[in-house]
Amino acid sequence: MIEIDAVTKVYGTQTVVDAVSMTVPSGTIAVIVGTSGSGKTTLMRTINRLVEPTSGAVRIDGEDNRALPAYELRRRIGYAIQGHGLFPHRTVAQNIATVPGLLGWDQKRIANRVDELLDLFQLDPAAFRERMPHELSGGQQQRIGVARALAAEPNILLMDEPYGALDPIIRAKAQEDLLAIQARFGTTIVLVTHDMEEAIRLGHRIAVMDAGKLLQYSKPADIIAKPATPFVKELIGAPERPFRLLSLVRVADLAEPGEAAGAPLDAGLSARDAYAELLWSGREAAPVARDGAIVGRVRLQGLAKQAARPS
Ligand SMILES: Nc1ncnc2c1ncn2[C@@H]1O[C@H](COP(=O)(O)OP(=O)(O)OP(=O)(O)O)[C@@H](O)[C@H]1O
Repeated sequence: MIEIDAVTKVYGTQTVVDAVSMTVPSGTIAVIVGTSGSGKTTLMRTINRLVEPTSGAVRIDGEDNRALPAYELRRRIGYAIQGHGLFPHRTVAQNIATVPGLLGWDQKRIANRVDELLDLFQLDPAAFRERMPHELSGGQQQRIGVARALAAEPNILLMDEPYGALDPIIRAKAQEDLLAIQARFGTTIVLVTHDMEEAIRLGHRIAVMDAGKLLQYSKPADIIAKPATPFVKELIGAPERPFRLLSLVRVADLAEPGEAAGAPLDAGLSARDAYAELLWSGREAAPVARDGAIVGRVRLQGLAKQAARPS
């Protein structure tokens, strides 16, 4: 658990983070969103002490994060940034091995961990281990950046606009991968983005910042349905609200008994994508399939109900 307790950061005369308090429960993803310059990165960096607060405190599992030397704290907290920050003159394996090496892991354990992470990110270890960063695509570099952040099995992972530079298809894949990794390892993740779509897709909770202040910190459904201020409402984009609600649920959650004609929709598809598919194919309903077997159907009407403002 990460507890940010009344954290303020002042640079000169500017209060960049203004008395922010929020708690990130263990094993959940908190996404910090807001306009440029609202203090998102500064706030996140107080967790691993790349920024020292002017006042307030950060506790990790109940312990003040100043109890450890900063370098030791940072080895325990994964950190992935936009542009991935890979060391250009080190191989993929050496990049991933950075923190395990600092922690004194033996060579065999490090080599096993490197291969395990490459496998996890669907990069063939034999083909990628010895490559240099410039021999990778942007999406591959990004995956290595996250693999490096996860190398020493941290309980906490901080991510600063990790997908900002990726094209929409690779970005969606990277987001799916992150959710799978988070579910597998139970990592507590804090992610900064300016993209509300990404926040809703990834966050168990969303923190909205403006001018250093935390305006709202709630579950995505509450941010959408009950924005705390006009600014939060604007950031969500009022016309997008029904579709954002749909993107929070999967077809599996809405499947009902019954039959329907045409190509089935996968149970893991978001309700938003299912809605688009039904509109596009001009159908009132579609079968729902899980692992190739039909498990029911989903109807346009049911999806529309899901998109309505919660009472
Ligand atoms: N080391 C520093 N010294 C002085 N001012 C700083 C420093 N770091 C950040 N700032 C200022 O603090 C404000 C918040 O910066 P921060 O990077 O936290 O915002 P952000 O919300 O992450 O923005 P972006 O989305 O553009 O990255 C900005 O006005 C920035 O210029």
